[in-house]
Amino acid sequence: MPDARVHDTPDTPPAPPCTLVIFGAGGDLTKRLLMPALYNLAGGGLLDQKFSVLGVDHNPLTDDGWRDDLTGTMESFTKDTSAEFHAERIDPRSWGFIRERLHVMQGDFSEEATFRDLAGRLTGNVVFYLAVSARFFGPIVKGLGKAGLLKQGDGAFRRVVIEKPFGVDLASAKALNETILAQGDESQFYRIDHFLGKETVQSILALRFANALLEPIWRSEYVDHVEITAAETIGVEERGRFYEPTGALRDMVPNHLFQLLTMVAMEPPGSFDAEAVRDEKTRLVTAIRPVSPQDAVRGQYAAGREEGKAVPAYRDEPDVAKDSRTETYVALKLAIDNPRWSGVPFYLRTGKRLADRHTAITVHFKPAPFTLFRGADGDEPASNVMRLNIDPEPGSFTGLNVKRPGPQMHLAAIESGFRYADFFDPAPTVGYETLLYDCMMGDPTLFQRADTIEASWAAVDPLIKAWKDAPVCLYPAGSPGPKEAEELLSRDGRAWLPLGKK
Ligand SMILES: NC(=O)C1=CN([C@@H]2O[C@H](COP(=O)(O)OP(=O)(O)OC[C@H]3O[C@@H](n4cnc5c(N)ncnc54)[C@H](OP(=O)(O)O)[C@@H]3O)[C@@H](O)[C@H]2O)C=CC1
Ligand SMILES: O=C1O[C@H](COP(=O)(O)O)[C@@H](O)[C@H](O)[C@H]1O
Repeated sequence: MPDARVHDTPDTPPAPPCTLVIFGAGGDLTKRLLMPALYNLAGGGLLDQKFSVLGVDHNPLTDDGWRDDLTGTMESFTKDTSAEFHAERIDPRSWGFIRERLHVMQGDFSEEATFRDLAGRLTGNVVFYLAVSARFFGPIVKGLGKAGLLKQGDGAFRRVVIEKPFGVDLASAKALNETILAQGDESQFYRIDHFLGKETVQSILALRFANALLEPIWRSEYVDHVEITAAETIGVEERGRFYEPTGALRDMVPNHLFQLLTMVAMEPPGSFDAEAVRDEKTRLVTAIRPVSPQDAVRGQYAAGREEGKAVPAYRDEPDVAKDSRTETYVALKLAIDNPRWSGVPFYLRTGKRLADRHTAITVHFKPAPFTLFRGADGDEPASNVMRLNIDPEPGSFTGLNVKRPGPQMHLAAIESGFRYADFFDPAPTVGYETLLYDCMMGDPTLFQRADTIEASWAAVDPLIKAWKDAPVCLYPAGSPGPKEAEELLSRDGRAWLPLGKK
């Protein structure tokens, strides 16, 4: 089934002809996310007949071998309902379109010969996708620059998609920006954040700015506080080697959670022009007051139970130190120093092995005046709460007060809402479709600019420094997180919405 965006806009033009060079052809991201995304784009008629893929990897792959491997992986998605991409069947026409355009070359990212070989093979429009470990981002961009592969001319574009994590702190992010911008122009670099590929995240701007109902009340006069949660039930799985030096703060906050924050809190841009949107995002992130350790909680999962089954502690996961102090959970209270949000706390939390998988933004409004309803027991109007659900069941729900049926004026709290699935075809997309398409089209709106990335790291840098040798608060796997995170809100007279509330 085509991408929902494609389905709803049959006049969307195909991307211009281009070669997609994937560094990391044999890797996990390529198999699990990039290939399904290309398949969906092909199904939606969004790729040009002259589109092709050139994979690069140090493993000895052949065109036929790579095509067969990837065909096997695509077929496996029909059986695996827990995969990011799941389809009842793989459409032979859409997959055939991609399969016959797959080519691969063996090459080491740290050798000049790889880039010379590439230069001999490439002409015209090229998107280089760095589906590789972050330690290769700088060296690959340098290799491309040195081999002249980033020179644009005769109307042809050369663009580079850079995966996350983009740096590990402010200093390293600045250094990486300096390295890559020495080889090309900012407009050639597409720093990806897959949360921005989620339809529901993009829709936040439509919800806020296309509804006259919401925009006037989306500010400190009416909003009491905002909660952003990205809770996962999975543990660190096989990623211990990456996760140990990274932790939940670096893995999720300055990138994914801040992108959600910008969508919900930025000022209206003058237009949907990429730079207008990105200017407002940077302005918002710059207004985040650097987080102090008193306003943050770091946790790590201990052994626990999930769906009745025992699950190991983080410290017993593969490639994790027995005395690890890496956080698998983080909760923060943020202040945004601008006129719209002055005095409105933003509470963010994310963690692994929590009670529920649930990504949502919840806007808690200030209570309505009580006067009218005074005198009737239990009839204090509940504060209105608007919940924007992103995963797993996209939609939005608003808590309202109505009159309970009966002879007297008694209040009842109800919820009014909409589920995406009730209005739109549930398209099995992986989020990378829009991002790949936009990159080929030259639209960087959903990608992160150098200044936004640096401002995001600047906001969390004090915490990164303070947490260098700090202890973690343990929480049982399968629980809502450490009790200290509850206290972060209870000391303000507030509470997180319970995990699992849909
Ligand atoms: N996997 C995922 O779900 C997600 C990944 N990402 C990001 O995407 C990027 C790629 O991740 P992932 O696919 O998991 O990584 P992998 O390690 O699975 O893939 C990298 C590929 O590059 C190969 N490789 C390693 N070193 C070299 C070298 N010197 N020269 C040539 N080839 C080499 C690896 O081969 P070998 O294994 O033999 O070393 C492997 O085939 C990372 O930045 C990650 O953070 C982002 C979101 C999700
Ligand atoms: O980038 C990452 O994101 C995932 C969560 O993404 P989602 O789309 O599945 O919600 C997270 O599990 C992973 O640790 C992180 O690297």
